[in-house]
Formats: sequence, structure tokens, C-alpha cells
Amino acid sequence: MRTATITRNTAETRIAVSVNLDGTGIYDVQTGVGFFDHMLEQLSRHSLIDLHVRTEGDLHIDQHHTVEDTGIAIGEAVAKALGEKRGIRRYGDALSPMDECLTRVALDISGRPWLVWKTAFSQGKIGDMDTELFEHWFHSFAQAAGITLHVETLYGRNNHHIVESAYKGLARALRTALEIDARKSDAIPSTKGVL
Ligand SMILES: O=P(O)(O)OC[C@@H](O)[C@@H](O)c1cnc[nH]1
Repeated sequence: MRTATITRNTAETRIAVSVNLDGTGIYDVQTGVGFFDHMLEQLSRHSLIDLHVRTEGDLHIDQHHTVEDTGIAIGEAVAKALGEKRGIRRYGDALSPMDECLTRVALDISGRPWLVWKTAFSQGKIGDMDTELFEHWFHSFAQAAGITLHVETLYGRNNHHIVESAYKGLARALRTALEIDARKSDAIPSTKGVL
């Protein structure tokens, strides 16, 4: 089974994350930040990763540690569940339309974490969440998961649509990259022999 549980306890946050990479997109997410929960639910629903998240963060300060550490914990859980990544497709991409917005996401489960983020917002908050934290979450997740991740908003106006299409695009690209390739189900998908 490709499942994992990660706990992350610091002076700033207490986090428990569980994932099942072969799930059906069942989620139970509570971070204390409503819009953030909504985005992580999109990530689960459209990647088909079962995702359980409990985050207790120092929200009396701001949302930064809560968002960052939750990204790290989810990324670590995905990496732990992947193990040596034998048989996975490795690459995934998605064009993610949402009403007037179109976002492109491409990723490589490379073991070489990198984020290219080409998205901008016209407002400082969406719901109760600071828009500057979305790039930071994608960076934290990619870094912890060991994923090369490119996200670009091709066009869009509504800030909710822009960020939700990014999370949905990540989800659909992950669904492809995490799938086991029946033609190479026992092979490490790299000429290096390791990922
Ligand atoms: O209906 P969808 O699955 O595309 O999205 C779910 C939810 O986010 C939706 O209520 C929404 C529509 N516009 C912004 N959000």
C-alpha cells in the first residue's frame, strides 16, 4: 500500500497528515484557515489521493507557519508513501480551466525540488487567506515532496479562480505522475536507476 502518516510538531505548529496515493480522493482537512482547507480539498478530490490533515498553528501571529508547515508535512507524506518510486509514470501535466481562468501545471517527481511560479493576484487576501502564501505553500510542498513543479496562470481575472485552478492543476498532474505504469511497473523511471 502506498500510504504514509507524518507528524510535525514545532513550537509553532502541531500537524498530523495521512495520505493514501491509491485512494479515491476522500478528504478530512482542518487547518484553522477556511480557504486553505477548501484548496487542500481540491488537491485531494482531483488527485484521488486520500488526505487527512489536522493542523493546530499559531494563527494568533499570522497564517505563515500554518500554511508552510502543512505544505511540508503533506510533501513529506507523499514522498514517504512513494518510497523508491518504482513503476510510477513520474511526469504529469494539466491545463486547468476554471471559468475565465486557465492555468498550466507541469511536474516531474525528480527528486530535485524546484518551483517555477508564474502567477499573480490583484488582491492581498482571498477569503481569510493571504495571497502571498500560495506560492510559499507550493514551494514548501515541492521541496518536501522532491518534485520539480511549474505553475503558470496563462490568463484569468478572478483571484479565487486563479488559485483554485492552480491547486486543481497540481492535483490532476499529480494523479498522472503518481500512477503506476503497467508497462514498467517494476522499474525505476530514470536512467540513473534511482530517483
Ligand atoms: O464546481 P467546481 O468543482 O469547479 O469547484 C468547487 C468549488 O470551488 C466551487 O464552488 C467554485 C466555483 N467557483 C469558485 N469555487
